Amino acid sequence: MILNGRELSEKIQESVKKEIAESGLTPCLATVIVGEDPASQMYVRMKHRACENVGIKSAGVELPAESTTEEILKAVSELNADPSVHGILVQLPLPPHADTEKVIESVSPEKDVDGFHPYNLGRLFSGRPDFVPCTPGGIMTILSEYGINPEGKRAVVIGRSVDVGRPMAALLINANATVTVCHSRTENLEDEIRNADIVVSAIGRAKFIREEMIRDGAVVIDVGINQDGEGKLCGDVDFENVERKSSAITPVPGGVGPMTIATLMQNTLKSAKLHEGI
Ligand SMILES: Nc1nc(=O)c2c([nH]1)NC[C@@H]1CN(c3ccc(C(=O)N[C@@H](CCC(=O)O)C(=O)O)cc3)C=[N+]21
Repeated sequence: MILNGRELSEKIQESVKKEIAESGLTPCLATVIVGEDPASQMYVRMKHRACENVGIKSAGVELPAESTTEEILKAVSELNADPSVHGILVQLPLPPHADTEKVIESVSPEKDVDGFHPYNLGRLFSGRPDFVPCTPGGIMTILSEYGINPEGKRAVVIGRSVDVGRPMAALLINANATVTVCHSRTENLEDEIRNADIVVSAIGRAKFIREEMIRDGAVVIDVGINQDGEGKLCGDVDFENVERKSSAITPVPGGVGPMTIATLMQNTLKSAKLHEGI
């Protein structure tokens, strides 16, 4: 079974749109982008487009690549103080000279629709999440929508980043899975993957996951954003071959990516409701 993230994202955006129209709220998402990386610019454009589609106002702050950490902090603090802004998203990665942790920690936790602030990560880790990071949150939604319950299952998460691997592991623990987190120093990675009922791959290497690495009937979630030999967008998974052996699999494109955007819309609506006391 192919898990259609594009279709589900559209469905979720429709329901967010309906809820916004009925509530009379005007949620507002502010994005901050530093520099002119074309991939980052494309992602931010996609987020603004989704906002427009569901009835969320969006504001974009664009700072030059050479901005200092202090200048980025100042932009965030103005958005923190602006009562018309409900959600703040600082597009990552920041240029290497900027202090990313400091910037993330400066976003007001009540506006942190990315869920990257240590307060929100702590809430998630304690099993009482407020804002859940959008990519792992979107993955949990796709599992639940397709009736895949992680309870009691062996889940292997490959990658330990703060935006994907770590919150993914926390969400799967909260859903009563037995979770293993693998990374670049893992010994016998293939043995770990072969044991998994659910594999979430955020490695960043094209077609790394091959059919002989996964068990029959595994659920395979591909978070990878890579280019194949011909420069075409592809995931971490050798899709054609792994699909045959899996019971469910997300494609790239059309899988996890659109779910990230759908979850951002849900988080922004949630933030607007919190601010307006609804
Ligand atoms: N503060 C922050 N928050 C993020 O959520 C964040 C970020 N920084 N930095 C970069 C990553 C990446 N990300 C994606 C969102 C949508 C797609 C997506 O919709 N992809 C389409 C394909 C788009 C294409 O054609 O390239 C798909 O998979 O079908 C992918 C990747 C959000 N990120």
